[in-house]
Amino acid sequence: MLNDSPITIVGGRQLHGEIAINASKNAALPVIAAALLTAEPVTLHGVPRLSDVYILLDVMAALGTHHTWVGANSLRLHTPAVTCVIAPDELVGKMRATFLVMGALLARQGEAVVAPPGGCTFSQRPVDQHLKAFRAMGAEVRVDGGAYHATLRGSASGSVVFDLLTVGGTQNAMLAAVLGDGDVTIDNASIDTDVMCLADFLNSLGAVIEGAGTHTIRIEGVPALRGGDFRIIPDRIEAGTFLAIAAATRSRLTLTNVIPSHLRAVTGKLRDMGAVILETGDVIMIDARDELRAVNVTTSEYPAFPTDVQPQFSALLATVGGTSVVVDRIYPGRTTHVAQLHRMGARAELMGETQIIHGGPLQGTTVQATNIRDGAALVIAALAAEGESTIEGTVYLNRGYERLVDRLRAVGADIRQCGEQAALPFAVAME
Ligand SMILES: CC(=O)N[C@H]1[C@@H](OP(=O)(O)OP(=O)(O)OC[C@H]2O[C@@H](n3ccc(=O)[nH]c3=O)[C@H](O)[C@@H]2O)O[C@H](CO)[C@@H](O)[C@@H]1O
Ligand SMILES: C=C(OP(=O)(O)O)C(=O)O
Repeated sequence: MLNDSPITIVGGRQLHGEIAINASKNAALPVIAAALLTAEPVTLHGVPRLSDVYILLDVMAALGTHHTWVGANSLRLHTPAVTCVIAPDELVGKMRATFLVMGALLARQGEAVVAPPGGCTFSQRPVDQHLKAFRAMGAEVRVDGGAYHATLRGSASGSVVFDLLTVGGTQNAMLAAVLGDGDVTIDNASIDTDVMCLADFLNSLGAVIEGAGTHTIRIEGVPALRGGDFRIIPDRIEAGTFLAIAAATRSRLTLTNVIPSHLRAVTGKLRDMGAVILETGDVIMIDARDELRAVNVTTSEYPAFPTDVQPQFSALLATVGGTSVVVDRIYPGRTTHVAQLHRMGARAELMGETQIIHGGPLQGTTVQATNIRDGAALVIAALAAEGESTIEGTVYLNRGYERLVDRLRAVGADIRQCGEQAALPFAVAME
């Protein structure tokens, strides 16, 4: 369905024009999982056509959710009854966000069996905080046959205090807490945009969640959620990737369908580098045609610089004269792109897990993506490099970037893919 063939790019071309940013993958996935909570149909607008979305839909189909695409990016979900509380291991093992069905199943059925999730493996990614939250609100959790078995008698209630800021942990706790007649307080909650999006969705169905976007979230259980319509927020990570593309190719690009306040850490860093950024409403214009300066980047939890844009910025900084230091405090081991950038002539070293990047010209060659954002970093490096590059492992790009080849070509990139992007299925009825 999605084209996994290698992508070939002839670099060194300046780009120009407008790119419409898609809705956020990482905001859409928890909202899709949340559809397990209600027996009424929900229609989501702006759902990106990505492999992660398809995998989560497969997991939910096994649990009782019917889905229908009712437009290019509109998805109707209906879970009249949960028919199974065991998430299929082989699908859960494919990506991280599948673990979010655990909170929703616990809330709706009082029982869930979910294996440890898969996903990008650039660092240890435990789920201890998710399990701690379920236990703090009254669930029993045990490990059996390689999967977590959780049961909740009565309603979720109690106080959850996370040891660290976790986006998925906060979302899973919210999902587990919304139904019933108990109250749950979550302290040291993530204030990530994707947590706020999930709270907005749940509240639109009748949940009572206060404080999302602050470090204390209070949830008052309700007997049931209704159905409804909801639009997913724009993807700040996709926008950050296109901003890095504009800067690496020393181009002027206009991004539409963005929320500029979600991107302040990224646009601030680009301004520090010397790029001109103009923001009006839901539009960001970047002009990076003048000389850029090296900067240091340290990732941290939202609203700080996002880990999911770190590899892309490392690729950008590899094209900028001077020395930049890049540290990822969320996933210190998220450095798989460095060896591939080396193959393109980048003078980037790892001192422990700190990237020291001495920017300069890059040369095209064949490189291999091993995860979603190192793939994006390699596209950026290839667009900036002299000559032709081939990027293998595009299966990872299909996790996070819808119609990337077409959209880059539309702004002047010399980019092609064997077989090109297959036409997307439209209105595939599953109900
Ligand atoms: C599908 C999705 O939305 N994925 C995003 C989500 O992942 P995800 O929700 O998995 O990331 P978390 O915010 O939970 O992880 C933050 C940090 O906490 C640690 N941790 C997390 C949970 C836990 O139980 N124990 C624990 O130690 C993680 O290893 C990591 O170092 O947020 C990350 C951080 O912005 C992003 O990189 C991912 O793209
Ligand atoms: C790491 C990412 O996703 P996941 O958490 O699903 O692995 C990402 O979107 O960059």
